[in-house]
Amino acid sequence: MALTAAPPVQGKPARLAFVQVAQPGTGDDKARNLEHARDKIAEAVRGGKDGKKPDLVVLPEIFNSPYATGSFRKYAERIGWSPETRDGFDVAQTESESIRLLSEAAKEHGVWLIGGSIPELSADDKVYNSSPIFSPDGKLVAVHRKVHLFDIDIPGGITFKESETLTGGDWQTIVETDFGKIGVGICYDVRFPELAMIAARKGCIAMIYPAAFNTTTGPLHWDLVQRARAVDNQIYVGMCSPARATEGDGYKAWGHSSLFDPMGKTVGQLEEKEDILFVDLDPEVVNKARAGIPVTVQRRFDVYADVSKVDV
Ligand SMILES: NC(=O)CC(=O)C(=O)O
Repeated sequence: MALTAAPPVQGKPARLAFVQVAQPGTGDDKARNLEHARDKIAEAVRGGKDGKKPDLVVLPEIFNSPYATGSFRKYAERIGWSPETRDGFDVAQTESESIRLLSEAAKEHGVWLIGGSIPELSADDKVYNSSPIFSPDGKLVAVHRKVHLFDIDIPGGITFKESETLTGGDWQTIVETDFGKIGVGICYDVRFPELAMIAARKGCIAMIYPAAFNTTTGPLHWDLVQRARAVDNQIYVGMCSPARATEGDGYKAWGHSSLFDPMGKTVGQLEEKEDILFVDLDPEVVNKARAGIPVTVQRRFDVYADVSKVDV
C-alpha cells in the first residue's frame, strides 16, 4: 500500500520556560504565593544561560494554594470565563486576584502564559481545578478545568480524593498561539490518552500539563506517561510540577518538570527543588518523526473509530 505523506504540523520554533515554584504549605498566605509566582515569571522571562526570552511560560498545578482537598474551597476564586463568553471576556471584570496578577504579568512581559492551575469557584458554587491561559497582551484566552479528578488509593503509598471537594471540567482545551496549536491538560488528565490523541489529530504541536505527581507515582509514571503520549501521538509533551516541599506533612510533589519530544527523547528535565527549565519546540522535529515512522497515515479507521472526530 502506498504511503501518503502526513500533513506538516503548522508552527514556528519556540522557547518554553517551566517555572517549578514551591507548592504552598497549609500555613502560607495566598498573597505571598502570588508575589512569589510573579517574581519567578519575571526571572523566567530574563531567559536561561543564553538569555533568550521564552515565548511561553508555564506554572505548576495549584501554585497559589496548598494541594489539599480541605483547602481548595477556601482558596477558590471566581474567574467568570466560560467557552461561550471567550471572545468577549474582559479581565478587568474578573473577581479573581490571581487572574488579574497573571494577566498583568503576561502583558508586562509580552509572553504567552499557562498560569498553572488554581482552585476556581463557579457561578453555581462548584469548585474546579482550573488552568488559565493568557496571550501576550494579557487576554485570558482559555480556562482548562481539570477533566479527570485525581482519586486514587495506593495502600502504603498515597490516598487522595479530589472529588471530595472538586468537580471535573467538561471541555477539552486547545489554544492557537503564534507558534502553533498547544493542547492543555492538568496532571491526572495525562493518564487518559484521549485528550492528547485528539489534540495531536487536531494539529497541536505539543500537549502541556501543569501537574503535581507525588513521591509514590512520580518515580514510576512521571516520565513514562509523558513519553507514551509523545510517542503515540508524535508531538511534544511537557509537565510543569511544583518543587518538592522540604517541610511539613503536606503533599510532596515529585518535581522533575520536563519536556519530551515526539521520538520520546528527553528535551530537558529538572530535579525536585525550585528551578526553571528552558526548552525548545521545533516543528521540524515533529515532521521528521512523522515521516520516519508514518503512523499518522497508517491508521485503520475501518477497524476502530477516530476519536478526534468527536467534538468536546
Ligand atoms: N496529582 C494528580 O492529579 C495526578 C497524580 O499525582 C498522578 O496521576 O500520579
